[in-house]
Parts: sequence; structure tokens; C-alpha cells
Amino acid sequence: MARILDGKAIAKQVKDELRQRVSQLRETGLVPKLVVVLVGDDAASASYVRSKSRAAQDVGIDAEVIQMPANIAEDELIRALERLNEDNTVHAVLVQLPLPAHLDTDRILMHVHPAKDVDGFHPVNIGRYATGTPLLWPCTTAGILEILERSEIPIAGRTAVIVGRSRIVGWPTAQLLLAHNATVIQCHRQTVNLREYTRQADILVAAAGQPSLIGPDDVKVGATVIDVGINRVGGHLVGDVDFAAVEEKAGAITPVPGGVGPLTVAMLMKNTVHLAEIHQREKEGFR
Ligand SMILES: Nc1nc(=O)c2c([nH]1)NC[C@@H]1CN(c3ccc(C(=O)N[C@@H](CCC(=O)O)C(=O)O)cc3)C=[N+]21
Repeated sequence: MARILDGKAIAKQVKDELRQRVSQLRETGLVPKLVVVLVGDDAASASYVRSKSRAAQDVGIDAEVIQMPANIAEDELIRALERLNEDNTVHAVLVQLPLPAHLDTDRILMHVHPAKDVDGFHPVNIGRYATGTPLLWPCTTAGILEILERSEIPIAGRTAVIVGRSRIVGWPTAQLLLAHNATVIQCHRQTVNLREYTRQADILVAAAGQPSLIGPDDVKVGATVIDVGINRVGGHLVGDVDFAAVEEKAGAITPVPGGVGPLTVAMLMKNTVHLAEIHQREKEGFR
């Protein structure tokens, strides 16, 4: 029976620490501010954005949600982002994904200033972590590290297998684990005989968005299994891992819900505070 890695409890620890840090910053007159740009009226996106606002309020971060119509023109959205870039009270900007299909996501993400790019999706920030000088890590990836470290699961020298290569999760997570000296295998849609790789994993990260992708025959006895999937099946939430069966074999496992998801939100708050502190330091440097 695996140890269940309680993401909700770890996220609470992270937020408790942040609340302290934010209250100290507020005493110096700095109020960290996050702006979430939400385009359209997708119900799942709206629900994520609500939990982000709630977390911000919980730790003392000022959060504003800018809601835009689904049919907004690309240039108008870009102009709105540029205004946020120029607004000195705003430290962090997040464009909620996915965007409506008529919008060019890559082009839009380039218009979030790298110093305010709380998701770490701007090419400059991808370049920074790819070259070993990260400004920050994308929230879900940062959350995975937080779970591993606070659960005292060693990374260096271990074999980490990541299933998925998205910009949001799979690719940055591979880079992070590599930076922490894991031996990294990155699998994806065209991987032939996936099981041959996942069975080697000491740390298995499932980030493919496919229910029941990982079953008990896909994991090594004692492995740590991190389930990043969020799939709505028959009105409830499941990950990419067949939890009940894999739990018998793994050494440690994150549930869905209550695993990585809560950390993603907590790390968004941590990244926001980090960007606010850098902003403050640079302002002082130029005095
Ligand atoms: N620019 C951008 N940055 C993101 O970080 C981003 C995004 N767009 N678009 C959507 C995905 C998804 N995402 C989640 C956040 C919290 C939970 C979460 O808190 N999940 C809870 C349950 C939530 C529920 O019950 O629906 C859990 O797993 O326990 C899940 C998923 C952030 N994303």
C-alpha cells in the first residue's frame, strides 16, 4: 500500500508560509498583485480562476480578474496585456488557457512581459530554465518539486519518466527533474511500447490527459507516482493513473483530486510573491 501524498495538506503548508512572507512585505508597503486574464466563459476555466482568487485572498495577495468576451480581437487582447505590462502596481500576469481557437496562443503569451510572466510560459523564461538560470518554474512543475521535497523523496540519481511533453507541464517538468540530477526519460504520444519506459521509473509523472493511461503493470514496485491528469469522467474528476490498482504497487502516489492540483494554485501564489520581491529589489537598486 502506497503512501498517499496529500497535496491539499502540502499546499496549505506552502500558503501558511506565504501568508507570513506577504504580511512582512505589506509592512514595507508592497502589496503583491496578480492579474488573471480570462477570455470567454468556459465553465472549467471560470472555476479554476475562482480557486486562484480564493487562494490569493487567503495569503494576502491582491488579485484581479479581467474578463474578456470570447470573440475579442487578438490585437485588443494584446493591447490589454501591454497596459498591464506598464502598470507598476501589477507584479504578475496570467492568461488563463486554453484560449478560444481564433486566438494565436504563442503570439499572445509573448506579450506578457517576462518579468511578470507568473506561469513561466514566455520564451525568455523557457530559455532561462533551459539554460540553468530559472527566473521561476511553471506552477504545476514547481508544485511537483514541492511535493517531492516535502515528502523527502530523493531525485538526484533516480530515474524519472515523464509521460507528456506539453509546454504547461510535461516539458518543464522534465527540465526541472534534469536540473535536479535525475536521469530523465520523456515519453509522448508517439512513444512505442510506453510500458517499457514507465516500468523503469523511480519517479513517474503522468501528464498526458488520458484516464487510466497508467495501470499497475506500468509501474515498478515502490515507485513514486505523480498524477497530473485532470479528466472529467461521468461528472467526476480522475487523473491519468488507475489510482486504486496502482496504489497497491507504488511506494507513494498523489491522488486526484487533492494531489498536484492544489499545489498548482499554491505555487501560483508563491511565483507571484517571488516576482513582487524582484520588482521591489530592482526598484530599490535604481534609487
Ligand atoms: N495560464 C494557465 N496557467 C495554469 O496554471 C492553468 C491554466 N492556464 N489553465 C488550466 C490549467 C489547469 N490548472 C489547474 C489548477 C488547479 C487545479 C485544482 O485545484 N484541482 C483540484 C480540484 C479542482 C476541481 O475539483 O475541479 C484538485 O486537483 O484537487 C487543477 C488544475 C491550472 N491551469
